[in-house]
Amino acid sequence: MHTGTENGNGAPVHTPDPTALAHLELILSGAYPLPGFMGEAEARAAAGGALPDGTPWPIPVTLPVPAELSGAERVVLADPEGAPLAELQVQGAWEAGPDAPDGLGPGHRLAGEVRLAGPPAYGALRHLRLAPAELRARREAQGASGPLLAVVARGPLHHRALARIRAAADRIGDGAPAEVLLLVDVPLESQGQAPAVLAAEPLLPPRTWTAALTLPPGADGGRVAPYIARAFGATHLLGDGGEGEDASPLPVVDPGPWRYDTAKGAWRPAAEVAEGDAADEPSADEVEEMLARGRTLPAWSTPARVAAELARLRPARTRRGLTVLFTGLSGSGKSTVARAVAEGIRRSGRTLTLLDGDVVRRMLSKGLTFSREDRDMNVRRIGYVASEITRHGGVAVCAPIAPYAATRAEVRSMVEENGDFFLVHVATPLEECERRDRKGLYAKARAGEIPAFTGISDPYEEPADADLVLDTTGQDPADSAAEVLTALRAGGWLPGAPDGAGRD
Ligand SMILES: Nc1ncnc2c1ncn2[C@@H]1O[C@H](COP(=O)(O)OS(=O)(=O)O)[C@@H](OP(=O)(O)O)[C@H]1O
Ligand SMILES: Nc1ncnc2c1ncn2[C@@H]1O[C@H](COP(=O)(O)OP(=O)(O)O)[C@@H](O)[C@H]1O
Repeated sequence: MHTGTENGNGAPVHTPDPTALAHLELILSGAYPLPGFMGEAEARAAAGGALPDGTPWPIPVTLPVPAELSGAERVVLADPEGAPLAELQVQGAWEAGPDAPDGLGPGHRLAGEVRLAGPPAYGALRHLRLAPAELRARREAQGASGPLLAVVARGPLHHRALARIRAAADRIGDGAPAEVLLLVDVPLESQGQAPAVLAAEPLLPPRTWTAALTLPPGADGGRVAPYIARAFGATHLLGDGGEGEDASPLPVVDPGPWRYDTAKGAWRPAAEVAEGDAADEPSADEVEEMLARGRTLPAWSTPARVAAELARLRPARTRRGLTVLFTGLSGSGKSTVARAVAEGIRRSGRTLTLLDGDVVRRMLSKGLTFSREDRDMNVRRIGYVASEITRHGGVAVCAPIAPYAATRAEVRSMVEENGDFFLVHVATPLEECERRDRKGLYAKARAGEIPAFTGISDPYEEPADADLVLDTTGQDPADSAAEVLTALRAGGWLPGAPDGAGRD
């Protein structure tokens, strides 16, 4: 969330956080029956399951803002690239107190109606972001007035899901399968796995409509989805026992559990499958692991066209982009180990870039100091470059001190949008780093000649999410590097995993 100064007509500009941004788009498209962001009374009522007039409504829809905006009369709401999306006419500023109900954390909020500022350009799969009124009009133009089954898809549709959708459409259809509305939940900033979801379109009942949207993250998305489906004109909701179904404003059609019948070679309602013949769909983790190892997803559980799209989106780890981030105190051995690991990775045949701390400070980050702000900027720049290398299927090996957990987490999530991230904590104790004092910096830091020196007069936050922890004390550098390479091979990122699984 960031706030700019002023736009041309004097109103401050604010980029809402991802949740408020999702709400904003749903308000503007007419998917929510709300003209804008809620005030305190409305938000409290919504947290209790209704609008103040008693109409059922499942979640508060609020706009958190920094304190300095709480006096504004008008605010321009912009997308993360700074393009104006809407103008908010502020009708009230309020602050959720410590006794605020769930979903209303403390902080300043603005309430008021929003008006579209221009056609939104931001958001993945923009061409599929149909407004509910558009879909209703298209159906009307076709004379469609029968039942419409809404299906909310957050991940790829495998054979089991497709069989359940067909069964539900048959159940509510009038002789022929009912129309289906596939609501594809896509993150705003990247299309995520949506292409794999869309790959299943030809396998859905013949009259299927598709719309992309971004639900607010977490449980709120599940709670509000049936209301959004209703705005699109859906008459029924496909149920899978998920969040929001109990209080759904639409009747829920739940075809129950389905299993694969190995004797008949078909997906069927679980009750009709003999235990000895039943097989269950691989879990999401199992699918992820098969993709990571470059294995073809089994044809009985995943349609070939979905499997192909998934394999494209999540290539085998031997081909998937990877960032290896070494973090640790100065003198812990990051550069020494990173250099040897980089050499090993290069020898395995992968394209590699080494972003070593010292070199980065001379090139990318020249002029930055060792203040917290500048260290964060330095580590973010490294993370940005690494995530681009990762996006293109390369391997980035980075070795900054990276002392702050929050900044490392930012880098992790930036990289994981494009590939994999592997964090190595070089946990050589301070005493050993100081004993080595290769560059004489610890002595200077102790003498007060270098201020804010990590470990002496500046913090180092130990990682709790390291994929590998190395203590190089009394170790041969070659052995430390071998430990990292073995872990990367075992994880499947380098060819020649011990069981041969990483080979592709
Ligand atoms: N105040 C202070 N604190 C820590 N380190 C200092 C400082 N001043 C200079 N140096 C030298 O800079 C190297 C660390 O730079 P990094 O870019 O890796 O640091 S950070 O991630 O931005 O915190 C680090 O190099 P390495 O020894 O390779 O880690 C030091 O040599
Ligand atoms: N097992 C080991 N791994 C890495 N460095 C080691 C090891 N054992 C001793 N060292 C020595 O420790 C020093 C580490 O320095 P460096 O790699 O520049 O650390 P950093 O990049 O973390 O500041 C080097 O002088 C290196 O020879």
